[in-house]
Amino acid sequence: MPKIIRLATGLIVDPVTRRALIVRKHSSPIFMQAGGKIEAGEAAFAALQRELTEEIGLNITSDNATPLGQFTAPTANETGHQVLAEVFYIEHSEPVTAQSEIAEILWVDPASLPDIAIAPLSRYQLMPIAARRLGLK
Ligand SMILES: Nc1nc2c([nH]c(=O)n2[C@H]2C[C@H](O)[C@@H](COP(=O)(O)OP(=O)(O)OP(=O)(O)O)O2)c(=O)[nH]1
Repeated sequence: MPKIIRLATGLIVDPVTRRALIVRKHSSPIFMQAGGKIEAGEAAFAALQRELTEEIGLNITSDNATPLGQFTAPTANETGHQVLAEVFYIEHSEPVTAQSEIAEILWVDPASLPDIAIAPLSRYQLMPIAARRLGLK
């Protein structure tokens, strides 16, 4: 049976440099959106607040995060499963710092991605949205 993983993720962009943020955990070779699983009984926005603080030390409020809705994509790490992600668009121009579970943070040009492993949700759905919103496409 295909598994569905419910996620809350941030599409974090810097409008000044026109770059979008992707992260890589120590546990994975693949870059993806910052965020993570929504716990039982937890609201999507609360899950994202928790995950962004844990992963990159970023504290968001509902004033600086705009809901973009739900997106589905194949999972990054396991074949045959899907993620169902609640995505929030966040403009942020200050430095962020990788916290313990994050191995690497990258600010990428969403219209011209580097030649690295990037999760399907990011590569095919969210980076194109970032590119359009930043006027790159
Ligand atoms: N955060 C995030 N996770 C993603 C994306 N795309 C994607 O397939 N995933 C997958 C990777 C993980 O299997 C899961 C996210 O779970 P998580 O952030 O709680 O990370 P985890 O793997 O450390 O959790 P766990 O399985 O060890 O409990 O969703 C994405 O863009 N962002």
